[in-house]
Amino acid sequence: MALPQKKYYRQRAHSNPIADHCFEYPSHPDQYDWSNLYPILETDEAKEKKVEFLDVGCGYGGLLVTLSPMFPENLMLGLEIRVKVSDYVNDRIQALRSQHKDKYQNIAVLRTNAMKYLPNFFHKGQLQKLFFLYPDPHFKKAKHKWRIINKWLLAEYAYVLAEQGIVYTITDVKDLHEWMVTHFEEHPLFKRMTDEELKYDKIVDKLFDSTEEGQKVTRNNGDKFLAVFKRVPDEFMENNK
Ligand SMILES: C[S@@+](CC[C@H](N)C(=O)[O-])C[C@H]1O[C@@H](n2cnc3c(N)ncnc32)[C@H](O)[C@@H]1O
Repeated sequence: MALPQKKYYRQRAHSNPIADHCFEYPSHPDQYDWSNLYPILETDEAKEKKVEFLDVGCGYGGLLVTLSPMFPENLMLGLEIRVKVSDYVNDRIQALRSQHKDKYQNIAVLRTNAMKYLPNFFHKGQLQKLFFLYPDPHFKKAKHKWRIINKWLLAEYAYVLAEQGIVYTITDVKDLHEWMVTHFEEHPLFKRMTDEELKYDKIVDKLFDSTEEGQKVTRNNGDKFLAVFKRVPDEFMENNK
């Protein structure tokens, strides 16, 4: 099977995340048939596995494809709201699986609205890593409520993340970077990680150029602002602020 070509999967840049699209979603994470996305879940060795890495707004899937061989034991999922873009990622993964025997079994994409249905898909504390790479900036003040980082959604991200789980953010838009940092720092369940703490994290390097948007920013000589946060254990919440 050949790799898909992006030119056949183009779609408008923005999809309104507040509008009511018709998405199917389970009423509980256990009611979703995850083996459709990850056929390895039908094997005895893997049947207990759950998604641990989540790429929110995964676009064309570059991060998943990069991380897949680095963390072959972890299931990773991309969430993408745009239908053609999620179709592209799915076709890309199927082609990679067909070209590389036993590889890329740990990545998949789901078309959904990440701003609405996270607790339907994930248990409390299930995720180890959450990625927001080059999220839509929604520059106008009236559209700030569309931003994927806001104080209401941070409570949901804290819910699905494991204690000590990590949130990675990167953007080329300084104002959005400052917005994300302010929101995470004001939230009692998140703490920004220092450069020293990130020195040995092999994922950090991959955040700059693995994704299609990151590569576009590089081509345009844009800036890149990184901020990484740790999910504070519930019992330390009081001491955090
Ligand atoms: C600027 S692109 C960045 C894509 C990718 N992370 C990258 O770095 O190439 C933002 C992506 O987030 C998706 N997106 C926006 N809001 C979303 C939502 N509520 N749920 C799922 N995906 C969303 C968009 O469709 C778009 O593909």
